[in-house]
Amino acid sequence: MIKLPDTFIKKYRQLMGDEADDFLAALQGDSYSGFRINPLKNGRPTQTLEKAAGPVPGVATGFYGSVDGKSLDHVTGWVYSQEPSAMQVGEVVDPQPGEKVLDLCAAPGGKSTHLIGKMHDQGLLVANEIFTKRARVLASNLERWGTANTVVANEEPQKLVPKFAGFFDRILVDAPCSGEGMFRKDPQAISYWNPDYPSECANRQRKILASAMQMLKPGGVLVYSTCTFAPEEDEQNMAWLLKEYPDLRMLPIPLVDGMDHARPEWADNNPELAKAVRLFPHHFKGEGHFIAKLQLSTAAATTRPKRKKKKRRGQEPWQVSRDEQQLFKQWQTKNVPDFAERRLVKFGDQLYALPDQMIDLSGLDLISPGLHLGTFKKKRFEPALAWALTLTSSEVKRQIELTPDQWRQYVHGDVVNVSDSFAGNGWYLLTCEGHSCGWGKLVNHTIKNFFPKGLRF
Ligand SMILES: C[S@@+](CC[C@H](N)C(=O)[O-])C[C@H]1O[C@@H](n2cnc3c(N)ncnc32)[C@H](O)[C@@H]1O
Repeated sequence: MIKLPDTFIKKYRQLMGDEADDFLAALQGDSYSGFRINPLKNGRPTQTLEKAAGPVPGVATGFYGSVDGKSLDHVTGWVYSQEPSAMQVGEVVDPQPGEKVLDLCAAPGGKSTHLIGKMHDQGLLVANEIFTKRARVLASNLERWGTANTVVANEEPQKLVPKFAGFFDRILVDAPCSGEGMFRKDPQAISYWNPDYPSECANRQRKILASAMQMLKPGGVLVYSTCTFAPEEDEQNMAWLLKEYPDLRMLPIPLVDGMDHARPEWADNNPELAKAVRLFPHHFKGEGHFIAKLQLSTAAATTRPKRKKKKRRGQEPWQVSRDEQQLFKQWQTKNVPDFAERRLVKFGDQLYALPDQMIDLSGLDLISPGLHLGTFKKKRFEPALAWALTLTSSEVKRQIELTPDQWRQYVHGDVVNVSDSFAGNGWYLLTCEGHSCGWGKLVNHTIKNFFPKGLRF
């Protein structure tokens, strides 16, 4: 059983009154894990879903249960492991296909994967993370999820503002917080906690919110969430936000089984605050969250984006040369014939397709500007895993279905032997149980392995 700090217990005894015993007992009980299935992917349901312990209320794609990190389901991005109360956030954001959405504090990607799934991968998702290492994990989780219309940025929130002033239809601020809702899942979180920590976090959250507000378009929706119970970071920050930005109003969030209204009396008694919701572990089978949804008035004045600098003459660093374009086109026509035309850009020797809703990305620190298509290698083009993970077998000319044993050889990095002759030598999309898993190059009866070395296990 975890040991909660005495000052924490005292604080919540005062705040929760009659409910305190149940709340504190739940915090010292077992944690719940869950996963979401990926609406962007085909493939047959496999073991993860068979072992699920029932649906998560309010989340059509959410289930209780755990994910094996070495399973086909995980490695092909068919499922994403996410604790059940965190899943409610994507549902509250409720982004629509075609919208421009920002996930400002996005790593490791639980909410981003949820958002782009709900958008049917149409529109634009900018998933941003301030810390580079975490931003790389975010990019790799999104790559597995199989999205073409996501940009992964690695910026401080304020640095995004000149590029995206008044731009987004929806913004999620899933703020760095004191993490009280993580105590029972990750007892180490307790060691960071002290009575002043929530106020310190609240100050940082206000700065992030101020940046977010500059990027929201009139009529746009802002969702703010934390995985902490601290009123300083939850109701009190929302009370601050409403005072600071009179053009913002709270939107009601329909209560899902086990959700509570937020507590205006823990802030300035503004009854509007009750429209936000709380997930307490003694009421909802999850770790705990606070979620608020707000809308900016359509009449609100917004900051204008800074004027673009004049274009430099000559070749842009991201430009794809004519020869490279031809090389790619040849490969694509032969292997993925119906690939829709998109603007192509190059990062070093890596080829990317920009999202449908093109934006000017110059000057931003990016981990990924869109869909990673592949690599130029001397006089040839080699397709990337990321691209394979967005495709279904009906979109490629040639496909080989691997047995589960062959798939294990493939992810281990081995050459896979096949007995059938298939449609001749060349590139094939490899699938297993109908899940796209990567590329292979057939040479006679063996599949040369192109599963990235860093991901093999
Ligand atoms: C609660 S986590 C986000 C979890 C993520 N949304 C998900 O669902 O997987 C908060 C994130 O904010 C990042 N962060 C920390 N300090 C920040 C700051 N000053 N501005 C923006 N993000 C920050 C953290 O690195 C962390 O990845």
